[in-house]
Amino acid sequence: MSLILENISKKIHHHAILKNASFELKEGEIVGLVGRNGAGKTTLFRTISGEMQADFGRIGLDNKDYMKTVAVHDQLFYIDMPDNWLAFYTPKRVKSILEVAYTDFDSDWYDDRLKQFGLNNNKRVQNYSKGMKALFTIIVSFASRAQYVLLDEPLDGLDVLVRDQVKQLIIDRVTKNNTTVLIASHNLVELDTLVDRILLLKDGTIDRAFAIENNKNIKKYQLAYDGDVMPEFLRNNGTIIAQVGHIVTIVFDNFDEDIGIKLAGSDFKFIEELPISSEDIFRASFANEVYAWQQELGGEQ
Ligand SMILES: Nc1ncnc2c1ncn2[C@@H]1O[C@H](COP(=O)(O)OP(=O)(O)OP(=O)(O)O)[C@@H](O)[C@H]1O
Repeated sequence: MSLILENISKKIHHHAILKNASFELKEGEIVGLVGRNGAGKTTLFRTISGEMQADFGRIGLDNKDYMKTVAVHDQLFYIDMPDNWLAFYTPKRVKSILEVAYTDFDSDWYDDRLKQFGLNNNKRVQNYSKGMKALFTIIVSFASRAQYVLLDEPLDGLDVLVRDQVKQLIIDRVTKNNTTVLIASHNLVELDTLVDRILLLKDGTIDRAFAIENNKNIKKYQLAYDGDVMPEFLRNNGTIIAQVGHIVTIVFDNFDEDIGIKLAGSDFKFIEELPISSEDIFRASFANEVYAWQQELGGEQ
């Protein structure tokens, strides 16, 4: 059982937003989707869900062509909040509509979660606060009992305590129902605590897929260099995350023996390896942009 995207391409107003985006989601996985603002994450979600039509490519859901097989449409859930028709209704009405479309809709679980999070069943969703809308989106998504749930910035607008409960709720649904969840988010720190792996959308395509624990060739160091000038090989091989005087925090995207030997040389007063995070990998994936800004800022001083 899997959701497979093959070479999904989409132009909007003649601009290529998605270019041969391909990946596979397996049963029971929680996967993050990250990318810069405007990279095309929401467009990808809209295209997967059929809200937008791909110009090219195929979406396979459990060996069936998702676009052409209406019978499997209740296996995937995505709502584009707040621009979604659901927002015009009360949760009570939403339930009565979705019970028809999603044959396994879990009404009891839905009612219990609305009560748990204090969401008014008789108030239109559009009149909820931003955080309440986000909560409602998560509750309705999992109540659908769809195998594949797509969540766009699900933790956006939630306070810390609610965020913890929501993360627990997502993990609970995946554990109990083996649901597959794809989460688009800019909050990489939160993603690191939730997902099995992360897909990076860059230049319209899935540029890389990574899991924090399987990244032997990505390393992060804090070091202090001797002498007045930063050794050139640092800039040439790594992304400088922070610099205070001669103390540098750097991520090497393709760490190898050569870099290791140079770091062990006498150019440095101290050197310490630090744990890597998705934010580090994200920055390293945009090393050129990071360097260009640093140059620009340096020029302004
Ligand atoms: N309906 C539309 N009409 C015109 N351009 C659009 C439309 N929808 C998306 N775009 C463009 O497609 C690109 C990708 O937008 P999208 O919302 O998918 O990015 P995103 O990765 O979700 O961004 P963000 O992280 O900022 O939410 C942007 O340049 C956006 O302006």
